[in-house]
Amino acid sequence: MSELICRRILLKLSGEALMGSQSFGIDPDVIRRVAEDVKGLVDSGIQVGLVIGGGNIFRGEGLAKAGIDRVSGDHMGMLATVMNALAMQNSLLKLGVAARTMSAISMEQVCETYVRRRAVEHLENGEVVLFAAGTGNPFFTTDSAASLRAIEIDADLMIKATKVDGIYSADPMKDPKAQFYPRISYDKALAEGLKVMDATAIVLCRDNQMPLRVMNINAPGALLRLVKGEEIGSLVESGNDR
Ligand SMILES: Nc1ncnc2c1ncn2[C@@H]1O[C@H](COP(=O)(O)OP(=O)(O)OP(=O)(O)O)[C@@H](O)[C@H]1O
Ligand SMILES: O=c1ccn([C@@H]2O[C@H](COP(=O)(O)O)[C@@H](O)[C@H]2O)c(=O)[nH]1
Repeated sequence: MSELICRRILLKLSGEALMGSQSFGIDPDVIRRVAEDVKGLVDSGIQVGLVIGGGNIFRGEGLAKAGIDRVSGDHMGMLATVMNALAMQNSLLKLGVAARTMSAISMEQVCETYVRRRAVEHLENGEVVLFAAGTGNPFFTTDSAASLRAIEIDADLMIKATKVDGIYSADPMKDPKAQFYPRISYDKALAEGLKVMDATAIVLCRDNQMPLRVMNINAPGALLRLVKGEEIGSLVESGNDR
């Protein structure tokens, strides 16, 4: 169980989970603990690309309900993901982990602009690359951005680390009787309309054979155990229903 099962991963972190017990923003203890987990991966030789959501700060949909036009709201949401990426970059640097934010929206005084070939070079040099500003386009989510970047960088695995233990038949936060799926196919996840991840993100993974694991962000050390072969969370793959 100590052999690494992957060489390069794309890790999607829920922005909302970074709030911890707060109602907005970033809990410094949570971001430090997650950064320590990422360090564990890097120290064991895994190349790590990171996408962080923005739900702890702004989401375009919520802003639209408050009267802001949707495209401006989505721009605000994407800028929120840049803030989260910069905070995580800072936490990683403090732990001595080389980390670099690359944004899909150019802001050269703040961070590098995303260029795929450069991102891959940074990963090969052992740097954690934080892919910020989602896809750079409104009407998408950071789940879709994570699928896209996972495919672009040729990751062996995409991991969505969120507030629940994996994929269930219904939202486990709302339905205590929801049944846990240790393995599920992309098609079943889509057919059942499971809201753990948006459909665009799942379709991108399915059409490009990108295996996807959904797991709890609040389980210290679990990421390292996962890349060493332990079955943690739910695995989404073709024809993979159990
Ligand atoms: N069938 C399901 N199985 C598991 N979780 C589900 C399901 N349906 C809905 N959820 C909910 O989806 C949430 C995961 O989405 P999460 O908040 O990580 O996504 P996100 O919108 O990408 O987050 P953020 O915008 O904060 O990055 C879980 O916390 C869970 O409550
Ligand atoms: O490609 C993208 C990614 C994100 N957005 C906007 O940002 C927020 C925050 O992202 P989450 O995935 O919800 O955490 C999202 O609600 C969108 O408003 C985007 O427009 N394009």
